[in-house]
Amino acid sequence: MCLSGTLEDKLAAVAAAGFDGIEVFENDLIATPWSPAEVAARCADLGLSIDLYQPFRDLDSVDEEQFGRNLRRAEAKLDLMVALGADTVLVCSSVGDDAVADVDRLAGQLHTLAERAAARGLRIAYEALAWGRHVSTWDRSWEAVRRGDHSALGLCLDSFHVLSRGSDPTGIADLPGEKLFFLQLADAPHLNMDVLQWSRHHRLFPGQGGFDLPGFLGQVLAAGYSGPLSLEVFNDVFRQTDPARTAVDAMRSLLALEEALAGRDPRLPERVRLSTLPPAPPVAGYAFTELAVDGVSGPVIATALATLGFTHTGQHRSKPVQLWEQGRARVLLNAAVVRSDGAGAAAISALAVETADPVASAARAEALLAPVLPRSRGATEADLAAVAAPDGTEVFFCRAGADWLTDFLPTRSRPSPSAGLTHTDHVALAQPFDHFDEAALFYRVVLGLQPDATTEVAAPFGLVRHRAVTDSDHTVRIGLSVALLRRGEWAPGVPDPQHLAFATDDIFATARALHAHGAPLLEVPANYHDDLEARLDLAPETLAAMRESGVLYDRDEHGEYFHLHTHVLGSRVFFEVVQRIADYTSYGTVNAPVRMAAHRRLRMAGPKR
Ligand SMILES: O=C(O)c1ccc(O)c(O)c1
Ligand SMILES: [Mg+2]
Repeated sequence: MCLSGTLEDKLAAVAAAGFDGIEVFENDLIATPWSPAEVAARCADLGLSIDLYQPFRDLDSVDEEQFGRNLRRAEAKLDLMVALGADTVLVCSSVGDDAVADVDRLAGQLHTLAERAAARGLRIAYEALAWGRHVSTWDRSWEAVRRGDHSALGLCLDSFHVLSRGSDPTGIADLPGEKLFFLQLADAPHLNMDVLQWSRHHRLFPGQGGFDLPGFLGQVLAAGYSGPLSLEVFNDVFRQTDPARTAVDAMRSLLALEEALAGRDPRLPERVRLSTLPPAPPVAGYAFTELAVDGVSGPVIATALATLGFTHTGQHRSKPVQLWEQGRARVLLNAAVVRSDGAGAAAISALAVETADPVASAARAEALLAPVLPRSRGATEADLAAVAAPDGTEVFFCRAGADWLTDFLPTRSRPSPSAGLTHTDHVALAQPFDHFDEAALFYRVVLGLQPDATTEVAAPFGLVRHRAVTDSDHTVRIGLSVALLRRGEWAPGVPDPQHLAFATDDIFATARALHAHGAPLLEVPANYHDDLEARLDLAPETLAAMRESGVLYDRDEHGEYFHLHTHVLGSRVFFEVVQRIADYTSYGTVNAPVRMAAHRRLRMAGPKR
C-alpha cells in the first residue's frame, strides 16, 4: 500500500531497498498476470517472504446465512494463500450494518474461520480498524481474539488505529506475545478530521508525523512480539511517487525507528536485536555553504557578498570555485555545478557541517541509504565525504580545523570592511511538496538532529509550512519550507526562495554598515512596524532603529530575534542577517509573508528576464 505502480514495480523497489518481506494487498494480486505460484516464485527470487495477505473485510455477520457466504469467500482466499506461500491473513473489523456487536458471538465466528485456516496450516490476524462498526480499539479486538480461543487466531496491531484514537498503548505490553501475529506501523501528522479519511490519505512513515512510534513499538516488543515490522502507509503522494524512492525513504524510517527505540529503552528484551546504525558524531557548525552560480549570477552574488562584508579570500586550485569569508562564515561560489535552474540562476548547492568524525558521519549517512557522491579532486586536495540529500543539496562532512581550506590559494583581494557577521546561523531550503517529509527525516536522522515544531503561515502565494531541524547546541540549523499547494501559472514556481542566514552580535551596527556599503536590502513597509508598536511594548528607540534599517522582529518565551533580508539574487536565493537574543529558538517565520510581499514587489519593479 505504501508504493506506487503494479505488483511487479513494487517487488523490485522493496527488494532493492533491502526489505525482507512484504504484505500482498488483494487488489495488487487481482491485477497481476502472474499466478499466485508465480508471485511466490518471483518473491523467492528477490529474497522476499510474503508475510501477510490482506485484507479480508466484513467477515462476521448477525445474518448466519451471510456469514456462511463470507466463510466460503474466505476459504477461497485461504486456498489462494497456500499457493502464494503466505501463512497469515489479515481480517479487519467489520464496518457493515450487519456486523456482530456481541463479543462472544463475534469470537465464535472468528473461531470458525480459525479452524478453516488451521486445517491449511494458516493463521488469522484480527485487526481493529479505528472506524470499525463495533470493534474499533485494540483492547476490544483483543477481547474477541481472547474469547475466540484458537491457536490459529491472533491479533494484528496497527499503530495508526491505536494512536489516532488517542488510545493508551500501555496495556499492550501485558498481552501474551504469542497472540500478537502481526505488527503494522504508520505515523501521521496530528489532524482534526474524520479518522477514515485521515488514515487513507495522510499516513506517513515512522518519524515523519506526530505519533510516538518508538513508545508504541516498545510496548509491542515488551509483550514478546517477534514478527516483522511492517509499514502500512496510505498516502496520496507515495501512491504517485517512484516506488524505488519511496522504498528507500521507508527503510530509512525503520532504521531511525530502531535507533530511537534503542536510545529510549535500553532494557529491551535480549531477543530484540535492533539496528546498529553508527551513532551520529556531534556536529559543530557549518564549515561552509556553497552556491551554484553561472556567468550572470556569479558576479551579482559576489558583489552582494562584498557589500555584506565578505572578502574573496581564496580561489580553488583546480575548480572554478571562489571562497568568501567573514568571521567564521564561509561561502563558496561554484561555477562548475550544472543545475537545471535556468540561465542567470543561483542556488544553494551544498552545505558542509563540521563533525567530530567525518568518516563516521559519512558511514552513518551511507547506512541510512544516503547516496554517496563521487569525489573528484586533485592529488593534494582534501578528501571530503559527501552525500546527496533528497532535494539534491550536497551534504559534506568536514573535520574541525578546516584542512579543506588548503585547497584554496589565497587571493590578493582587498579585504571588504567587515559588517560584523560572525557565522552562519542557518540554511533555509525550499522543498517540493512531494518530498518535504522525506527531506525532514533525512536531514534530521542523517545528521543526528532534532526537529522543531512545524508552523504554517499565510503568505502572498499560499500557505507555507516550515519545519526546522537542529542539534542540541544549535550550531547547525536547517530550515525547510514548502508551499502546501502549487497550482496554475500565477504564483512563482518556488514561492519561498532559499536563503543563507548569517549571525551578528549587533544587528543595528551591522545594518548601518550594510547601508553604507550599498547592500541590496529589502525595504519594510511602515505598516509592519506600526503593527509591532501596537502589539508589543518595544522601547521607542529600538523601534525607531528597526524602522530606519528595515529590521524585522519576533520573540518567544526564550528570547528575541532581529533580522533583515537582501533582495532575491540570481532569481532563487537571498541572504538574511539575524541577531538572536538569549535563547530564541525559532526563525522569525511569522514575518515571512512581509518579506515575501516585499520580494514580490521588487520582482514586479525589476527588469524582466
Ligand atoms: O483502510 C483500510 O481499509 C485498511 C485496510 C487494512 C488495514 O490494515 C488498515 O489499517 C486499513
Ligand atoms: Mg492496518
